[in-house]
Amino acid sequence: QRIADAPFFGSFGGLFGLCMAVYLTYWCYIYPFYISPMRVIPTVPGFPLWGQFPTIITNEVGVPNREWHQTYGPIVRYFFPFGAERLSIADDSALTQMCIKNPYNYPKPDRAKQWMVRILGEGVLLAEGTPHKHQRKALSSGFSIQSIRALTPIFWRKAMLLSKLWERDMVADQSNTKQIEVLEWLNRTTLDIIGEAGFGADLDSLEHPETPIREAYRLVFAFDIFSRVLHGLAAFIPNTKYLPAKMNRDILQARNIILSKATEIVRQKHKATHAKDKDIIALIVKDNMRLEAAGEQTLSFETMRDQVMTFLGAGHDTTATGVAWTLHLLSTHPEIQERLRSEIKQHYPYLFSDNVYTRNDIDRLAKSDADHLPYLDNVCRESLRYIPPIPMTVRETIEADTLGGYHVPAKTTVYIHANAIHRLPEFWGDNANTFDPNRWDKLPKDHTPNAFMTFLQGPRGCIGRKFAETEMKSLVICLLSMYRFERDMSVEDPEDWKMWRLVLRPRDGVQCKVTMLSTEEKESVLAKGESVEKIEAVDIKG
Ligand code: HEM
Repeated sequence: QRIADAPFFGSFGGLFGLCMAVYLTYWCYIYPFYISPMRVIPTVPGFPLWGQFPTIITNEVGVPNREWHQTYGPIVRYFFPFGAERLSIADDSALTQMCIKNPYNYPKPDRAKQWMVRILGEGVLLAEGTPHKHQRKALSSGFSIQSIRALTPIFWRKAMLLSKLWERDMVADQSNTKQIEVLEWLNRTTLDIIGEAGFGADLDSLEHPETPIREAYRLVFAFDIFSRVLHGLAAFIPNTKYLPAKMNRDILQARNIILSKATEIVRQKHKATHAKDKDIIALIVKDNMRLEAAGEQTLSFETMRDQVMTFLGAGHDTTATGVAWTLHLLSTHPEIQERLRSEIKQHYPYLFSDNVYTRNDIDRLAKSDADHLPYLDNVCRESLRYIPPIPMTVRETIEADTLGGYHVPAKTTVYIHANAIHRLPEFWGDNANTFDPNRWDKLPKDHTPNAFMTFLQGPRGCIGRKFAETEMKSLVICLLSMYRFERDMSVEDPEDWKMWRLVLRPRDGVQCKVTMLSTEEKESVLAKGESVEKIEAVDIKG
């Protein structure tokens, strides 16, 4: 009390209070409402001192934006604490400007990269400008349609292994039904797929769940309350990463595991890449050697290692979450599941055989093309629309630009919320909030690709899109040909507990009641479809 009463502290405190009052009045009232060039943009009502932050952190990511866009228009301004202006964009022409016409003016802000870089490395996902263009070009051969086709036997093999492991567990339990948390299994499956298809490495996490690399990603995506708070704080206070907190220790431990695995993979590739190797990194190493011989710029060892970290991180959790949500949606829409199974049976009758050799014919599967199943295509796209695994992305303008007719100054933070855009009636009609795979057959002629932002668009869009779509289809085909999925009513609806950490996943995973199809059920599916002969003829022609 004596210290506070001392004249120095009294006057210092008073001065500090006065400065704060002036600062806050200016930045939280005068600037946003009377000076900011963005004051003409429709603004979500609220007091800029704390802005819409309480609404944002207490709701599923993107859900408040759905309402704002419907109420105030396709471009809205809102506030983060202390008057920080933010834009949310759902305007077709503005999305084209950001993603396609002028993408390099919209890098990811440094604060958004900070925690990602520790886990994903400085690969193509986090590179900007010219280094990004250079890396993207160097990676394109690895992600071409032909390269992905060559990798499909791996997708099928791992999908088969997953379905066999579930069968093994059911046989051990002497039951044909089991409650399964499918997301964890799918995470391991897609991790093994990216390991083999991406780098020719057998990570084997499906059969060995405790393998360190899988454990590393479990640590990164832990959802305990303290990690969530610290993660939120990191957006404002960059140095939270130095706090001696469990989340920071876990991320450091995870980073070390991922980094050393990526280093081992790239070393191995540099030592021995064979002409017949088809994995993505082998193609890139071969391309690098060719460029080196021609005296052109190549990717350094560190850049290659960081690409491996990027593919590991960006390429497995995303697809696993997409497939897990799809299985959940099929479990809550049994009629859609039945129709899809029927289509699968029409194209892959041998998958419904009780004979394991007929079913596990990977060569035959690899010759088929999962893109020839229109309803499967609709179901996967609709699931990725309804719950986009990456629900939003954030950008910051380098230079001033015009979005949807509004002047947007340099250094403005701009959000694209797929989880909002995908539910707007302007793009998807009155049933935007319904899971309806049929919508894809009757999209209006003027439907814009920007209404589907699951993979973003343009040169910063997902390079692994074709990889992910093919992988997703292989998994759904394999699993549905062997199992029926029902909602496990003993657990809360996973849709009520979506949490966001890079990927939008259910807090407790996706728990399903999984039942092995009986021989009679498999036969009855066929009865609903066309004859096997007719379908096989289509397949061969295809
Ligand atoms: C359903 C699965 C997937 C979804 C929903 C998805 C979504 C996305 C999105 C939204 C972006 C842009 C992120 C941003 O800039 O903020 C992105 C970028 C990227 N994705 Fe995917 N992705 C999926 C699967 C994959 C797979 C399987 C791979 C690799 C095999 C992959 C590799 C990448 C890479 C390298 C980038 C960075 C591209 C660049 O900036 O040039 N993704 N993805």
